[in-house]
Amino acid sequence: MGRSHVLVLPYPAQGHVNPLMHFAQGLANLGFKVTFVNTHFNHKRVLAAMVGRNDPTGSCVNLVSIPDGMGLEDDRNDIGKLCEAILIAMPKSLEELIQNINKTLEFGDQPITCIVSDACMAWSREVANKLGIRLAMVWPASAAIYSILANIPNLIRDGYIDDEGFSIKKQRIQLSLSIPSFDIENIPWRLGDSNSQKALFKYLKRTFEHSQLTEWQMCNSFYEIEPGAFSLVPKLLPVGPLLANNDAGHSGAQFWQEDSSCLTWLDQQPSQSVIYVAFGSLTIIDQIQFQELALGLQLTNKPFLWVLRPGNNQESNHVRPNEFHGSHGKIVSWAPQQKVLSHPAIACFVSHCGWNSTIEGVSNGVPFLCWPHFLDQFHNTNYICDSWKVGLGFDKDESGIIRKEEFNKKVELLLGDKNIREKAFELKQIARNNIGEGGQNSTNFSNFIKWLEA
Ligand SMILES: O=c1ccn([C@@H]2O[C@H](COP(=O)(O)OP(=O)(O)O[C@H]3O[C@H](CO)[C@@H](O)[C@H](O)[C@H]3O)[C@@H](O)[C@H]2O)c(=O)[nH]1
Repeated sequence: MGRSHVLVLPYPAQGHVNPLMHFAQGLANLGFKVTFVNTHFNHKRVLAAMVGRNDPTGSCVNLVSIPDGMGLEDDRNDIGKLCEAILIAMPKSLEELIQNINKTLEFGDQPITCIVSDACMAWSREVANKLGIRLAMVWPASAAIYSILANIPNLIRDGYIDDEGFSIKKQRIQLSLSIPSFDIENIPWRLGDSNSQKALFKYLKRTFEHSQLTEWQMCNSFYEIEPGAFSLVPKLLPVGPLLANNDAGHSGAQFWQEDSSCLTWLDQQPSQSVIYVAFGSLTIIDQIQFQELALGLQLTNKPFLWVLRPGNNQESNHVRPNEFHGSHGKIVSWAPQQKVLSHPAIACFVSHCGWNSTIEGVSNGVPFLCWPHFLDQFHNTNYICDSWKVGLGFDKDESGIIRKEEFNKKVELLLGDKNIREKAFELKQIARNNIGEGGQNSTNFSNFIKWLEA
């Protein structure tokens, strides 16, 4: 008889589907049967992005989907609306999915006996309880953010935020001396739109109450980069960095087709020469900022690789400056980011500092230029620039724009800074020590496997 059957449930966003898929692949590699549940909307995108690629994911992980409760035309980048829809539609669909799978087993199949849920989908605890199956959580962002969310009741009690999650007065919060303080304006549920922010806060508050009651709470991080945060939430166990772990190095869950031509292009660039620019899956920058960034890249006179997502992203909406054409760079709509970051031609990473990008950059020893937009990205920037000292931030002008001269100046400063490069290299070694046998993280993962099999 094979090992047991686990269902993995990510929150429906790229920055969640990726690490949960890496976790799922880790289980599948050990012989567990794994069913991975995307929303219908994302499932279609993942399958479309896999067409024509030799991606082994589908053969080792069973990819299935349930509805997310949004209409076909609804804007899934409206995080508040998406969270509201998820809570209405997904618990029932998840319950039915598990019941159906467990009812229609073929000879030799194992029933689903455990849900590994994204902590942002911790409402799944009610489903697990109802069906009498076990539950474990994976938190795909930093332990520091988890500790902030765990402290929501205290932040309300002490008058930092109101009970809808909005800051009451302008101030900095220091949860512990060992993690960076943060500006209350940059709380991790910060979004541009206040209705969405309110809905996200309500959603996170509710799901976190469930998450903290779960026996297994794991995190895509490692102890050495945030010891202070882990001491604030002792039940949270580091199992990161969660990186693509199949032989082909595929991420296995991409929403857009990777353009691998950039790897051949990188092969032709000198060592540590290329500026890599990518802002994850959600960020949109406006036309003025877009132009300044394009001109800033040109001003550096260095080769660059820039990810401009299709659809609602910069590429379709914005005009590139005329003189930009024929420049010394390459633009792709989606890159195989983990492979790009491990390429010797990369000199630095201009990043929005989503947690996956942060962990991937750190694990590859790449220095950062930090360009945070919302959510946890400001906190991650504090880690990168102030705690780990592996990157620099940008200064905005009085109209809130990062100008081309500032961009060029920071590229020069970063690339000329030997200390930052050395620190980035040290951090890479520490990250790598946490991959595979021997590290604390593999012990945590092994203990989790024992629990799964008990
Ligand atoms: O061209 C690209 C660009 C990105 N990626 C991958 O896409 C993921 C992006 O994740 P992340 O860097 O975390 O950014 P977001 O997609 O913006 O993630 C959301 O979710 C994260 C986890 O909760 C948060 O930390 C972020 O702030 C939030 O925006 C990473 O695994 C990247 O490797 C690619 O493969 N190719």
